[in-house]
Amino acid sequence: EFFSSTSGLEKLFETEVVLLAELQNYVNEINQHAEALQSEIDAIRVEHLNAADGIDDYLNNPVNAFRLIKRLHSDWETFEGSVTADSSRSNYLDTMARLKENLSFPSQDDFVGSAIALTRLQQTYQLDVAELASGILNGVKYGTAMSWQDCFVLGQHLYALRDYNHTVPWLQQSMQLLGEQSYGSESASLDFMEAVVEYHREMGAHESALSLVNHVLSIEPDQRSHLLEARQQLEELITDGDKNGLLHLTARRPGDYHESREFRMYEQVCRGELAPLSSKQRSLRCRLRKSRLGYAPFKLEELHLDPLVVQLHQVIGSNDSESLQKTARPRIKRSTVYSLGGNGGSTAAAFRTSQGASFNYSRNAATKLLSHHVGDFSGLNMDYAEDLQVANYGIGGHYEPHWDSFPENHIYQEGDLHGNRIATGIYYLSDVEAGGGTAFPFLPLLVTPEKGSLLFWYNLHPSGDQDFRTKHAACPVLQGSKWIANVWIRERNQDNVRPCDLERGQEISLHYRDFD
Ligand SMILES: O=C(O)CCC(=O)C(=O)O
Ligand SMILES: [Fe+2]
Repeated sequence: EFFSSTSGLEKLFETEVVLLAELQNYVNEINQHAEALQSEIDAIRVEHLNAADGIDDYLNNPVNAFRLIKRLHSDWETFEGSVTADSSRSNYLDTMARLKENLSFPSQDDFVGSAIALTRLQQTYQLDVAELASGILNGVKYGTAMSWQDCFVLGQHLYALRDYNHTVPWLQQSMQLLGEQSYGSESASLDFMEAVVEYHREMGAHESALSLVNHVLSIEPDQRSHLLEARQQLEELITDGDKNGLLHLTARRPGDYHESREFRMYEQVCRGELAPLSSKQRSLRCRLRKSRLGYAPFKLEELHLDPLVVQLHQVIGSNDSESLQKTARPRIKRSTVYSLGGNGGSTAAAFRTSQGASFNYSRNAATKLLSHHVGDFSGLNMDYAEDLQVANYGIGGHYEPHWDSFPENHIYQEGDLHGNRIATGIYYLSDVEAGGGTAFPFLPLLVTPEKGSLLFWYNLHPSGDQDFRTKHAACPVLQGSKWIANVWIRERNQDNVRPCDLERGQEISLHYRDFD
């Protein structure tokens, strides 16, 4: 699987580089061959030019007569032979067959995943389709523009996925771009537009269908008069406020988490529209905290007080971040989550698209350092931490709101006696150009990834009960590649730092368990 991480996409890019070089090879070979044949043609043409003044005169010359006979007797066979012997085509096809076995190619899942990732970005960041298609993200031009065909294929794909709400704007965009092309008024293009009118009608996007019909009629009013009836029908449907069609059937999906108030809040936090009250922000402090292991003091910034969420800046150096990425790169695969039902199994899920790999902290100097710093700063016992988990998110990569702590009915794997996840540390191993923040919808807090910094919070109340306010998520990456390293520390033997409180703390946070 390639779409869910940037390093996966790099493999695909390499594939394209190789394919392009092969195709270029083939084109060079056929060009060479064509040039050789062209010079033969030119030579014979010169002869014919000489004959143009008078064929009889020309043929009366015995040398000319001999040369004509010789050409037809043997040269033409040579040309045929040369065409037959040209192996460039079969060489190319053979090479391609071989390459296909060894190179990385995207699967159908990649295709679907990348289309969904694009609409996720569109939805989360409320992006304008026209801007997105022209390569602009939040006002900044990053990519190359999409062609009308790109937009059409994406629209068609979303249709197949029954995401009709997103289908319509992409088909609209595609038709808009097609209309702007010089060949947009050619008959073939108009036929195509007529076909797209049918899509819109089926979905119940009557306005879009009507404007497309009007566009076609304005270019070929006489040839396309059969559309007049469709125009009238559409006009009537619009006047009647008709809400039939796939679009309206599926617009509301009651019970869908993505339609919930909580999810809307999460999206607002990702966009930066929802943030902590300024009265709360005023009491937040930055301070230096001494390292007990003799490292430089921690630059601690409070982001939230209750529950406590802090970000420590410049904890590890750029070289450490990069060496961790490098260690993980060959090992990462699609991240899984504990599957629902608590049977201890893990599955890949659409709500988490990233790739990850686990490492024992003893693996190398950099992984040891990560553990030391978290233990040093928090005072927590790192003997009961889970293995380090390094993850990479590609474009559109995200992780929907969740708790890191396990629910009360969680069944721990055999031999796992270390208790719940008392705290989470997230090392950001990269900056992210746009999007990709860590969002806490209930606080409501957005943390910007900053290379080398460490985000830390407690997932449990001192009583050991889950603190439901700590629900958090990874917002979709809009531009760039996001690398993190997750540190999960378990409850066992942490009493020195977090004495167990017998009073159940859950009352304050229970409200956030079933928020909607
Ligand atoms: O990537 C992030 O910002 C959050 C990741 C996360 O919450 C997790 O992996 O559990
Ligand atoms: Fe998490």
